[in-house]
Amino acid sequence: MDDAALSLTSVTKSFGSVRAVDGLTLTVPRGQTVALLGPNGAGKSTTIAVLLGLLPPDSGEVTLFGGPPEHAVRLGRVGAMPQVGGLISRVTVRELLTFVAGAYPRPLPLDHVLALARITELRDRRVDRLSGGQAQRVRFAMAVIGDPDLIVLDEPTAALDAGARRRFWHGMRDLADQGKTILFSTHYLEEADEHADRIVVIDRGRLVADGTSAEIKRMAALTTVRVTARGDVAWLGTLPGVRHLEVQGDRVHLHSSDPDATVVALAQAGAVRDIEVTPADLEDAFIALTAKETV
Ligand SMILES: Nc1ncnc2c1ncn2[C@@H]1O[C@H](COP(=O)(O)OP(=O)(O)OP(=O)(O)O)[C@@H](O)[C@H]1O
Repeated sequence: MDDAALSLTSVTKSFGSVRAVDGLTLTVPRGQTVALLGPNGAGKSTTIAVLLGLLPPDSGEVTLFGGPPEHAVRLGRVGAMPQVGGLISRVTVRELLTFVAGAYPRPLPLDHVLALARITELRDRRVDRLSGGQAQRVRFAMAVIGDPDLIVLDEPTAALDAGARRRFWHGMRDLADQGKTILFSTHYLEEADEHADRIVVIDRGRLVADGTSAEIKRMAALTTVRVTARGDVAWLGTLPGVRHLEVQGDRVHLHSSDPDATVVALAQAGAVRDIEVTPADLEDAFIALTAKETV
């Protein structure tokens, strides 16, 4: 019907007085890899549960491939990896994956999925004897064994060490290259920076930024301008573009949304030395975006 793999329109979901998702609208075209970023409690897991049809929204509309989520799930077009749980104990990895594969119309061969998730050597291990990182890889295998068009991963690398994380993203790149749509939540900003085509930042259930990594950095635009200044430096905080400042000895760090204007104003003031400009990174942008309403 349309090219969207998933679409949320004005979705709201509350738990008692907590509004976990607050009027969220988001469309992801097919083939895109999207990172969902947000601080703890921002509403990422709830958003994922709503879009998978696991939780009904209080209001708003959710569609996957143009239809209700349940429909896409029933057709085997969606694979999901929850943050925790999802593993039946007392069975082996092979038994579990064979069981899950049976729920899909066209599952991938077991050996292929074991290799993709790098759990071939664990195939005869009981699921309740796995380490946290191994269980995480088995959950990933469960998400992809049905060869779904849309893969939704809630903090997929949370329990993985650095090497396992790198291998995980290598496998994900193959899936993205095959045209799969991927939505993942993460707290690792460098993963979003490196592996997502698009980053969606949510805070308190609301969308606060949506764009490429470069766009988000520009949007939050907290370039740091450092200068040497002595005495009363409060006036520096009133210069064009300056959002806030930190004083470290005789160095003043000006966090600016318009570094050009800040630097020109500094030059005109003529009372400062050793100007140094450092572009914002994604972490700066993330902190600025998600801290904005509390300052
Ligand atoms: N089942 C529930 N009952 C009550 N409150 C809930 C429930 N699930 C989530 N919440 C609340 O909704 C808000 C959003 O939670 P959610 O788990 O979606 O955030 P998150 O962005 O995934 O957080 P984290 O990064 O910590 O995993 C939080 O305030 C949380 O306490």
